[in-house]
Amino acid sequence: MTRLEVQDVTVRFGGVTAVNEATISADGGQITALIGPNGAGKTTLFNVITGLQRPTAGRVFLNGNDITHTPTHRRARVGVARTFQRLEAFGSLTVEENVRVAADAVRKKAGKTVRGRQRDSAAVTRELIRKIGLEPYAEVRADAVPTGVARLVELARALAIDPALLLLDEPSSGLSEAETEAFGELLRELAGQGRAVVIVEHDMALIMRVSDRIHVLDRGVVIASGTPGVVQTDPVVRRAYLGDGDGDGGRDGDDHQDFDADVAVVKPEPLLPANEGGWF
Ligand SMILES: Nc1ncnc2c1ncn2[C@@H]1O[C@H](COP(=O)(O)OP(=O)(O)OP(=O)(O)O)[C@@H](O)[C@H]1O
Repeated sequence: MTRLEVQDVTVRFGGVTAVNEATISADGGQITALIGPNGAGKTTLFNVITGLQRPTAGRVFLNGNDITHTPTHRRARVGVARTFQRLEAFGSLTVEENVRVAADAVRKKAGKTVRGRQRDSAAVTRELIRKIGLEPYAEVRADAVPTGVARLVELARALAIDPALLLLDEPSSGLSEAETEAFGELLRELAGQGRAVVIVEHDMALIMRVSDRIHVLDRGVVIASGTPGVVQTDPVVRRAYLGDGDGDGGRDGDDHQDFDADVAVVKPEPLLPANEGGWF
């Protein structure tokens, strides 16, 4: 069954339509990317999925259950975890304590920690610290680690609730090339465990390498959905990133940079354009 379904979601902020009738989905066992130029509505859509933003219209389903009006903390309990573009870890706690707090939070019921679960969360914390490669930083305060490491702390905190749906907002920013490579492997492993991993990311080389499926947002509208090979060669998508070919260039130089990242183009499948008429 489709793990996440976002159906016809619109978000308006006064006169600004940040997301416009967007429909996307994500399956367990797969990495799904949400890409688009700056201001396309990616973070707003993440906020709708996690419950931080109420949609003006549309619905969100997790495992077929309508969670559109489910509060954020309850979505976490049913397996939705997320990292943020800005770092959220508690600076005065160590890396290990940060992960432990997250592990404890989901293992507490009605304010009480069950003894067995307490041991659980210590073991879960140790395992995550090891798995994510944070052992050298376990005793270091979170505000004293490099940005790339802090992003991995965020990831470990998100994983502490053993999420069925993991949403990652710009997780590779601050990582070196080698770290990004390793991070891609880790993402594949996390998806391989059956999770649905949804990633917003500007590093197009990483996206093209690890994603099973990509949804492209532009000005709030999903303009294309498909495999990396299909999306990368789609003319509507290329216009959104690179400009309309009349010499005025793309709207965003950073997004533009990596878009032609060398990828093995996979078997073509029919493109599923969400706006048949085209937006440009
Ligand atoms: N709380 C808000 N109030 C008003 N406008 C908002 C609000 N949040 C987002 N917007 C607007 O909605 C649009 C989409 O923003 P959003 O941050 O979702 O885009 P994004 O694709 O995540 O961009 P980026 O890649 O730069 O992070 C932008 O025009 C933004 O200015």
